[in-house]
Amino acid sequence: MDCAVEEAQIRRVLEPFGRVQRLQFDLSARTLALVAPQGDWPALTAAIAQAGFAATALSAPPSAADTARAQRTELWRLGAALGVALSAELMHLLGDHTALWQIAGMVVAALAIALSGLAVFRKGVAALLRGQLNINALMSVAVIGAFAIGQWPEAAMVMALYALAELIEAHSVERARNAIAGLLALSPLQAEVRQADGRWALQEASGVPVGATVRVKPGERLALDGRVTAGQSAVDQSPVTGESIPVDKAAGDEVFAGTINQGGGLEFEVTHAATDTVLARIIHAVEAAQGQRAPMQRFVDRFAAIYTPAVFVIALAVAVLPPLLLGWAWLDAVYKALVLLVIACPCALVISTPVTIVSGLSAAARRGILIKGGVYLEQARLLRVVALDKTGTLTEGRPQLVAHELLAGTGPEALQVARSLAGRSDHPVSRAVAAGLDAAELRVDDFGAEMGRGVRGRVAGRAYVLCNHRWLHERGQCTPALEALMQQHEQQGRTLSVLASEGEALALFAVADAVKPSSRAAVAELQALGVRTVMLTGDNAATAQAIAAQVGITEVRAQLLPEDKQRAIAELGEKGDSVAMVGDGVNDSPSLAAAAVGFSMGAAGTDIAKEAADVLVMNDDLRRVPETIRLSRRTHAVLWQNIALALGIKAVFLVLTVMGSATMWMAVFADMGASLLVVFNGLRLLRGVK
Ligand SMILES: Nc1ncnc2c1ncn2[C@@H]1O[C@H](COP(=O)(O)OP(=O)(O)OP(=O)(O)O)[C@@H](O)[C@H]1O
Ligand SMILES: [Cu+]
Repeated sequence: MDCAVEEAQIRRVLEPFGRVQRLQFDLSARTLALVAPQGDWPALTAAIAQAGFAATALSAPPSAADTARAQRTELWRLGAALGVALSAELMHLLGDHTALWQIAGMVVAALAIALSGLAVFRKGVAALLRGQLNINALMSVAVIGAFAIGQWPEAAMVMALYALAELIEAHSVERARNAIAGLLALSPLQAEVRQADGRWALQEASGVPVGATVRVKPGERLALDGRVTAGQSAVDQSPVTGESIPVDKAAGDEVFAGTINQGGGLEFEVTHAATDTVLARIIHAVEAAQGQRAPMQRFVDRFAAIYTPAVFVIALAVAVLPPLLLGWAWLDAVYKALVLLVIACPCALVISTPVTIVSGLSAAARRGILIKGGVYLEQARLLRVVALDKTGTLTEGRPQLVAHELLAGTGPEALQVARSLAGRSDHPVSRAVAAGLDAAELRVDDFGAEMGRGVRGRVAGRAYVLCNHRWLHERGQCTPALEALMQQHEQQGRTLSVLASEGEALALFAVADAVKPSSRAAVAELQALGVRTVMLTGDNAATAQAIAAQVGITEVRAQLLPEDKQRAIAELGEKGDSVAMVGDGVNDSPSLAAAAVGFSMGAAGTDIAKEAADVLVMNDDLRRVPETIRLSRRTHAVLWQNIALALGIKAVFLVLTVMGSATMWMAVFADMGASLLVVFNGLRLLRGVK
């Protein structure tokens, strides 16, 4: 199947089968995925065949080599058809007008048509028989008509050129798709695996179990995902994250299949099977996104569905009315009508959108931006507000204890209490406190965490809390002296925790989380794009303000609980602005889902399929967000350029035909030219975004 009109056709023949559950068309891959009971399969294939299509079951997609071979044969066949059609044309130009010569020319032309056009006829006739009009029907009628009125060389040329254009188009769309699938080919098929006896042996990557130890030499690509167990090296992660600067890896760090080990040797423990690596999941996600139809695409399909029959009616009118009313010669009028039919072919229009969207999605994925559907690629350009989470989004997300102070009268055993309480929590602030204190751990009873506030527990019979500033006030334990002390730290962007007993505050802990170097640039880029930036954080207002000032954000909403963040997203969008949320994806799911476009940062290490976000940024670089918006704007521009191109070229030829100077030759060239132009214009997106 080549276009959306044919998709509708297949949909129609499959609809009567009540037990078909899901129909998912992917025109660029020419595949249809459907869920149906196995018993129905033969009937389903028969129905598809009846519509004029040959269905091949794809339990596994055809190998790239097979496709390439099939395409080469196809190219040869069409090249031959074009050659034969040209000789028909030559015979017509050079030959005399004896009957024998005429018949010879006719036979040669028919041969060219048979070589290039059988599939077109088969599909065209099947469509006509069901009373539908599609591109193939138009071409069939035009070619048969031209033949009938004695224009056989032209009929042959039209068919050969049309088939050739189709092939080039299919090839180009494939190129856009393969821009991503090609990445998978990057991860080597074999890996060096440690055997039970300690030797190393090369093994098929697909057979290496999770938990095995694999080694990579300097300069080699990794075949699997894993966690480093020995060695130290810089790894070029650009195939996965789009980040071209190599990342240092040491024991405990995650490494990904498809990335390139640049420094020393590394040993790592396999964490995912070959089919489940981050790279494999990226490719699947992009393919699934490509299969979804963006709103613009649906619009174009609806348009084509009206446009084609309309032109058919106009062609009919041109064939019949002028001879009757204006006294044109019948043959002339019919010829013009046939030229109109060729012009009417909406191929360029229909192909323009998917090829653009697919290129846009692929271009994004190559730069480490995984967009989960064409919809989000279309919507990102409309964003007016971007809400950013603080921890892990604007900052590194690795807070460290930078200072601690015992308040007057407190003994050092308070540090043990703090360490013990903090040690029980997974919250980054608690973790930083626990890791930063060198004190013995005591037994904690009745431990509990208080959302957005801190933790509580009982040590040696006494109740303590490790609380933030907000909770300290709620407990009524903040004194002017303590307030002044805390402000000093908060103004430097530090997050404070206070250890307090029932009676009083005992000790102060200051945790700092470095701002990512790229955050400031990203915020500036967003503002340059005319997008408002707002920080949403659960942290204290003074701390949040200090961090915001460092990155250039002026609007801060602090002390938000997760549901407050979700509400903040709704509020920001109240005036009709389109709002994006950028988070680290772990505890931001509600607000990511509430936003028009949810961006999740640092997704390379997470489960891509389960992410609530619409756009996954594989590395930690916030500049990918403005980049996505720019890509979206470019995609949108190209979409409209393509629609204007496709319709404009047709309009020009429509006028030329009616004025009498267009030939069928020119019409098919215009159609082919328009199709190829929009395809190449769409593919431009692959060449990257600034
Ligand atoms: N388990 C905990 N241990 C220590 N402090 C905590 C804990 N839970 C919450 N806090 C305190 O409450 C504040 C808000 O926490 P919350 O988890 O809502 O936000 P966050 O995720 O740290 O910040 P952001 O919203 O910027 O990502 C933290 O800055 C911290 O001071
Ligand atoms: Cu205070």
